[in-house]
Amino acid sequence: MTGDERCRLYLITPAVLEPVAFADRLQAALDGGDVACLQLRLKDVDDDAFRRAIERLMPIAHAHDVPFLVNDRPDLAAEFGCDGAHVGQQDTPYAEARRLLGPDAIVGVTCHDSRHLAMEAADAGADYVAFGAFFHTETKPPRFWATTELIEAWSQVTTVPCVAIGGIKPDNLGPIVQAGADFICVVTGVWDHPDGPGGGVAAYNRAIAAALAG
Ligand SMILES: Cc1ncc(COP(=O)(O)OP(=O)(O)O)c(N)n1
Ligand SMILES: Cc1ncsc1CCOP(=O)(O)O
Ligand SMILES: [Mg+2]
Repeated sequence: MTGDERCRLYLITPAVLEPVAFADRLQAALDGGDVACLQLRLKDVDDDAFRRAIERLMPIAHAHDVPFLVNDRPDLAAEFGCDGAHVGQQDTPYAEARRLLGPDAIVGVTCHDSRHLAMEAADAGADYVAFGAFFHTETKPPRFWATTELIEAWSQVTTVPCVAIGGIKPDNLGPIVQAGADFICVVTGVWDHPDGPGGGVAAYNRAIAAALAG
């Protein structure tokens, strides 16, 4: 997750899943094309369910050479030797996540619409900062709205990669990619894609490539 490759797809799981059944969908998604990173984002589940999901899904990500991050739970990510964690402003603080995971892990931080939060996270050592939401989304009703101007300004002043999230679809990602986003982060656009998750990943990759070429 270096952000060296101009712009890549960052995939987040649905918030509710049954790991055994979902494994086939994940396999299909990752067979569909390039995915820079997978984040396990479960909500309203107990620790055992989180553990079962990590055990079942992380090997599939690794078989595709895709780093596996855990949302909200750097403690569980450390317990299972995951590649890293994503933390929000109301979650485990970045410094504690880093302490739990060690210097080599990937730790990303939600920064909403704020260059100030992003500067703080980057100065503290975050591997990426995440801006959003860009568009309406039912996945997490937005409280903040990020802009392509923020992405552009961020890309001009720092080399710390930035992730764009929130309502991003193949047909609206062009300006975000062209503004300099390093990663396009997606939940429903892949899992609810009419051609299945593999078709969804392929569609995002085509759209990113077209935006970079345009
Ligand atoms: C890559 C990425 N960006 C933002 C988020 C949102 O994190 P947070 O604000 O903590 O909200 P929840 O996802 O925990 O509901 C994310 N998970 N990943
Ligand atoms: C987790 C999260 N954080 C900000 S928007 C969002 C949801 C993104 O999901 P989708 O790609 O389905 O809009
Ligand atoms: Mg969170």
